[in-house]
Amino acid sequence: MEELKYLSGFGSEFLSEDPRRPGALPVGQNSPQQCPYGLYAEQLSGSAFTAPRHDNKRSWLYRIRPSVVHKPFKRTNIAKYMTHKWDDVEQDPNQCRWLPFDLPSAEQDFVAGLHTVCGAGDPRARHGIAIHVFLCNTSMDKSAFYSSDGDLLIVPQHGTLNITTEFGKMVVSPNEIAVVQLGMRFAVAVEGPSRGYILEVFDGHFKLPDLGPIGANGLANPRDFLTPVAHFEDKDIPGFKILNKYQGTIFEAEQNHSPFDVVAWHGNYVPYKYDLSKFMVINSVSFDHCDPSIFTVLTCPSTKPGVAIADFVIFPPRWSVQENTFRPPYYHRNCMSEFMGLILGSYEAKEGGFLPGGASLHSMMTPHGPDTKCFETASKAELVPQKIAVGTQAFMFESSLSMAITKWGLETCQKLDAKYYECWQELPKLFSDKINVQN
Ligand SMILES: O=C(O)Cc1cc(O)ccc1O
Ligand SMILES: [Fe+2]
Repeated sequence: MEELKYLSGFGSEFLSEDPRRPGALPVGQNSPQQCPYGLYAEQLSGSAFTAPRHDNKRSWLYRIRPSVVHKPFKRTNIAKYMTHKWDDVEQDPNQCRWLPFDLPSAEQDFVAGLHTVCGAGDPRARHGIAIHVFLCNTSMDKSAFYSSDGDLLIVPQHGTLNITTEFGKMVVSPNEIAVVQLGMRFAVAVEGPSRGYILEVFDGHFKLPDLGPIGANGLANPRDFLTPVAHFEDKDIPGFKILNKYQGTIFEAEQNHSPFDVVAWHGNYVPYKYDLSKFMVINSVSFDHCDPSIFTVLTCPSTKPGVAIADFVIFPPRWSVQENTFRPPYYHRNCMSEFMGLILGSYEAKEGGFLPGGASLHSMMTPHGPDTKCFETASKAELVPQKIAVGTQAFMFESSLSMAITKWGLETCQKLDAKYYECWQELPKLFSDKINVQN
């Protein structure tokens, strides 16, 4: 397969022309009376026209036909487990853990394979999130998808995704992520059974976290974000379907041509991918366990300073060197909701039960932390420098919203582990009248 080219940078102003039509980008203006090669100019706005300059996002696409050339949208039943109905089942605050979600046995593509696990809020109010898993085994055929509800942060766990977008193509494998922002059309081709997680945010776009005293470099570095280069297909395809997730339902509209007909584009509103192994890890080199915010790859901020609608956090391979410290995650209760997934290997706080392709949810203020075995081992371990999480990648979608689990997540998927709570029940009472109990 051809090696794809990408543009490197985060939030940059990019420009890209398919080399088969040099000069396709108008020079010095966006809307000439006639565009080169008879192309149509179309602006894709990802922010209000009047958003302040540092938040203003838009791209100009020069395409064979404008996107408006389609028949009316009709409601569909595609993706019958994709939902924003948060009140379908009664909620409770229990710790939840799901065994790996089943790959489909019948043919299912990426859109049909969207299953919502949990979420909160409402795309109409442009406030909230939805967490989906995708479970598929066939490529999208004669169809393209876009969400009018939110930006999609896609985390493949099993199988490589070949994503064709209006901006060009990207290949995204497990331990990489892709972000396809509000309104961007894309199609997913798979190479076999494929599974992964999606964080959809209704409020706004993902940003790199501020680095504060860390300085100018570190965590996810801007140059490691890769955006596709322009690539067009000039194809008449009768019955091509544009699938639109709109207010939580999937609509379809027919058109007779490929929407991947953008010959050139420029702008700062683009899809991108990122290889999680490029993350520069910062941590304590003296004592104590840092909060996991040090592992934030991307954040979708709320309007409250420092509070995220959702953070995407990873737990990468790293050295653990803290002295006189209980090194695994601490026991805690959090005013944020923590949804976790596992891409590869195992997670230090729970070596058993939390498996690749599965998930956990620790809801707002619900206590959680290391299981009994982890506590017993780590509270007695010799504190030599240790490379931890080798060959693993756990991640967390952490949200300031209190989430509801869907009926599919609670019942239909049949993956909820009713015995999860048992992993903490054997934690011993160690209280004593001696000050040093354990050694
Ligand atoms: O609950 C979890 O496993 C995630 C997590 C990890 C960590 O190192 C500290 C806090 C936290 O919520
Ligand atoms: Fe936690």
